[in-house]
Amino acid sequence: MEGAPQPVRDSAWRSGGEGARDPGAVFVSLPLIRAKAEALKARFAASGAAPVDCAVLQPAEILLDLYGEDVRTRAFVTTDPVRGEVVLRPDFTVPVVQMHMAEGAEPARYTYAGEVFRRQEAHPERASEYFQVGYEVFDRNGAAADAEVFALFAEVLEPYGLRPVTGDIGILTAAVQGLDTSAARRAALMRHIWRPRRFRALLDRYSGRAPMPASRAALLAASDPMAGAGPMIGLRSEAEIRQRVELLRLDAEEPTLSAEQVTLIDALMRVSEACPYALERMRDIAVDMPAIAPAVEAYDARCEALAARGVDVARLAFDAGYGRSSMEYYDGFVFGFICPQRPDWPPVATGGRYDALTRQLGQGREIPAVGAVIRPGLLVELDARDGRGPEVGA
Ligand SMILES: N[C@@H](Cc1c[nH]c[nH+]1)C(=O)O
Repeated sequence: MEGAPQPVRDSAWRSGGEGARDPGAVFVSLPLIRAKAEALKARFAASGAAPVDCAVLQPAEILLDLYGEDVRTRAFVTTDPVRGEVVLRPDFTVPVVQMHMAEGAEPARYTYAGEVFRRQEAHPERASEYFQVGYEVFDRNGAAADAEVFALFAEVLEPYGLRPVTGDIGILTAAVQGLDTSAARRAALMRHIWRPRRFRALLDRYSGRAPMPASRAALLAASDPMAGAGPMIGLRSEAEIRQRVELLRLDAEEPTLSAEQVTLIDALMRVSEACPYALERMRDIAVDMPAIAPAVEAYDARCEALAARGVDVARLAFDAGYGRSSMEYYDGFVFGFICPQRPDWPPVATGGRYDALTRQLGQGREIPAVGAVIRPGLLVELDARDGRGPEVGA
């Protein structure tokens, strides 16, 4: 067909596996991916975003902690003789926040395009180096900004037949903060929101559904936990170890979390339906769990803002568990666009709200912020599959 786009030949630079695994391979689709990335960036700039860029090598020490365990353990870290530990940027959001907090006027919108780097031990078939095009909004009107980002991505991605899914980390954290238990237990659950299985195990233990592990029970039963422990070979001093055992002892004396609270939090985690029904379910749960009520009302305001932007909220999926295995800086709205025909792919686009991150990097200042990225490499594959040209949604 004349003028039809060239199909992307099977190459090392492929989506899902956009990264080069075979060092001798030619990156046939790389120019297409770059062109797609630039077109998307131009589209975001036309929506009012200022184009920005950031260095590939970022300081590791302050930045890595902000991503959380998953990305931290997957980052490529290396050493610069002058700057110390540096990391190949695992994303743009953290450096963009840093830049904005240092010099940006508000409100502000930014766009960028470039490669990010993440090791893929668990998914060797996925790319460890791939392109992202992003859009970030720093604006005090939270619900409107959430809706703006989602609606823009929905519009740009419309030709691809992707399935959007939304979630809300703010509702989950409000539920944990509202639990009637010790601050230490709430903090442990907050840390493990990002690791659903460990979160589940903690809940089971705190509620007495699962027994204390035998090794811990034996440790706490001993009159002197250090007796017969052998020589000190680890990094922790004896005093530190004793302090930790004392904390475990205090924790063991905590009353169990009531079955009612566990049932409520379980019900909340299982909410997975179209937005209006999810709202009804969560309002019901909020009657017995008033701590989540403000977050649920914020969710409602966001649904209204989305509808005002023309999003078909009645059919938009909400899954309370969505986003629990992504960036740990998310603390509110989260969303992704998934390719239904490619369950083996990561989401084609992902994003979310990260208000607390601006506080952490703001040196006394903070501003609500939300943003998202698209993977142009995956769009190039879908263009080839569908025989579509490289142009970007209107
Ligand atoms: N930086 C995130 C995507 C994002 C942009 N803005 C907000 N979230 C990622 O790489 O997954």
